Amino acid sequence: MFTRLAINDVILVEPPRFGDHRGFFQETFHADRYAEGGIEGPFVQDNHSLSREVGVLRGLHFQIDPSPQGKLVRCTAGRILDVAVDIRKGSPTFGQHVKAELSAENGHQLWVPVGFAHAFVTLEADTEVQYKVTGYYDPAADRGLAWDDPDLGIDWGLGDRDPVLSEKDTKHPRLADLPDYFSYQG
Ligand SMILES: Cc1cn([C@H]2C[C@H](O)[C@@H](COP(=O)(O)OP(=O)(O)O[C@H]3O[C@@H](C)C(=O)[C@@H](O)[C@H]3O)O2)c(=O)[nH]c1=O
Repeated sequence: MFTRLAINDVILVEPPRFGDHRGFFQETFHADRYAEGGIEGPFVQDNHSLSREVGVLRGLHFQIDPSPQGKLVRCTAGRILDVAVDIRKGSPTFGQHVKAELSAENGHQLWVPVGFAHAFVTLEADTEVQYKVTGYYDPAADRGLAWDDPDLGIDWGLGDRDPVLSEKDTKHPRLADLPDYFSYQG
């Protein structure tokens, strides 16, 4: 159920679903079991966003001290490509990223720890994303990283099409210009 990805602090969660003639039942969070799986709360805020179009790209986002956030992300309508970029100074995988496809259909979740920039792009219209976070929203601590920084080399699967972005997400710095916000703990 918990799979560490190529950057092994990022964890893909595949919670079991119990299907019957009515539909399915699934536990989407269980404090003890998730802690055993390597996902450390406590979570203090739940978020929910709707993106109308295919190709809406939100990110790359993170919060710095004193309000860093680990994020447990899932998709409850439609489908996303979810991306986590390691921005921990001194990390052997600094600047590298991992991706996972999360959908209402597969019910998978991605654990994005503190020290990672996070973003997703929608692969279907009317996509809803819900995520738990370990720190409160703090606009003063809110930071971003350029989604199209060539040093990151992220293939968003957009082909020739331009993503739909917020104004804020057109202005983030590149990795090379980011201060050392996080250090690798080993
Ligand atoms: C993130 C957030 C935003 N807001 C407000 C601020 C603004 O008016 C409006 C939209 O905010 P944003 O444009 O930052 O929303 P969005 O671009 O969806 O930001 C989110 O992107 C994904 C990828 C993440 O990882 C999240 O942590 C968060 O940064 O919602 C809150 O009130 N609480 C929150 O926790």
